Amino acid sequence: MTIQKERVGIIGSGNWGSAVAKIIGENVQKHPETFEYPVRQWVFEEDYKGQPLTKVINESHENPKYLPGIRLPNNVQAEPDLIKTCEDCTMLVFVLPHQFVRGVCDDLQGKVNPSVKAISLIKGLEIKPDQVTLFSQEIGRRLHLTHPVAALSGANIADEVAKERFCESTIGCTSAQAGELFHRLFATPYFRINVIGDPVGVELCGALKNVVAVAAGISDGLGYGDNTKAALIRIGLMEMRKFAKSFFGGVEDVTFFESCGVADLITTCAGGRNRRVAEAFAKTGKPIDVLEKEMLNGQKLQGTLTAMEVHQFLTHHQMTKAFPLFDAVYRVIYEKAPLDTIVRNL
Ligand SMILES: NC(=O)C1=CN([C@@H]2O[C@H](COP(=O)(O)OP(=O)(O)OC[C@H]3O[C@@H](n4cnc5c(N)ncnc54)[C@H](O)[C@@H]3O)[C@@H](O)[C@H]2O)C=CC1
Ligand SMILES: O=C(CO)COP(=O)(O)O
Repeated sequence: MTIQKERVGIIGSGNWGSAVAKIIGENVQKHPETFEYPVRQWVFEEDYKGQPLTKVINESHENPKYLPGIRLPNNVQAEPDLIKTCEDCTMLVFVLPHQFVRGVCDDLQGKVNPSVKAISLIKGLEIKPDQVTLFSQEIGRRLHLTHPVAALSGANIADEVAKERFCESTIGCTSAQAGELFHRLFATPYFRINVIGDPVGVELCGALKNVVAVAAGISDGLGYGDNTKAALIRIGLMEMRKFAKSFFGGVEDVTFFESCGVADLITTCAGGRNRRVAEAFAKTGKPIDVLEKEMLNGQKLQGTLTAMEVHQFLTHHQMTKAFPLFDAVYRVIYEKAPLDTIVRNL
């Protein structure tokens, strides 16, 4: 009897997408009994110094735009065609800035094998004013997948992970079998994974901590110091938990003690892009989109957009007052409220 090996596709190739491609490429080589050797990675094609980025990646085995200085394994193949990337895949890893997921799902409709095992590394939420959905659920629904989509999230600043500095991450997955397979795909001695049965909690933590990171950055920009930042982290954690409990069933308190919870809050409020750009916003008063372009070289912020989306949703449900930190971040970024609003109404 021949056992069918897993063919893995990665959708996304930014800063985290590239760091994760390194891990996946290496683990696929380490487990030839489980995975097929080539790993296709969809790259949103762009010009890099006069050449297509996919060509540069495939020739140099490096993504010099989004993860410079890190060698990608030879089996990772950059592919500009989204549909071709997913062709014949039995496992798909979604790792995109959340603002692009809708477009990608539109393009993939009817083109993905419904029995594919998928996992979302996206930190964001799909919000319509009256409704909040997880991207794992949205991907599963839009692509008619038969298995629930898992989630991976943790205290994982991409550049540090790519340099193999020890950290932890959390996979939320309701199937023990799929959890084992995803563990095999992602775990390394420097990227330690805990698989838990609360995918909803894992994903919510990853999305909402970005709003708290914006508050931390504003606080840094004002020079408020470490005590204030610790207070914002604690209050932010409580609002994340309240949001999860108010709008989703079954989220477990212990999830907030995993890497995806408190650990990610700490790292993101210390070293993340949302924090950094929010600090610059507080110091310069320049618009966020201008700072994003100036400071991130094509990488994308998630926290400011999530703050707006969460605000729309909370406004619809007349619950902004129950989330004073989330509300303050929205008002400072989008309504020109004074910067110290982030501590004034807590
Ligand atoms: N960078 C990090 O340290 C970490 C990021 N994450 C999360 O992973 C997700 C992906 O983040 P990154 O890989 O860092 O992305 P990124 O922030 O580096 O974003 C750039 C990516 O967006 C792509 N892009 C630009 N325009 C596009 C379009 N119209 N359609 C599709 N793609 C387009 C670019 O080609 C590039 O691959 C986000 O939700 C982020 O919060 C999670 C953990 C760590
Ligand atoms: O999610 C992250 C670390 O776990 C990265 O956060 P930023 O997007 O703010 O850099």
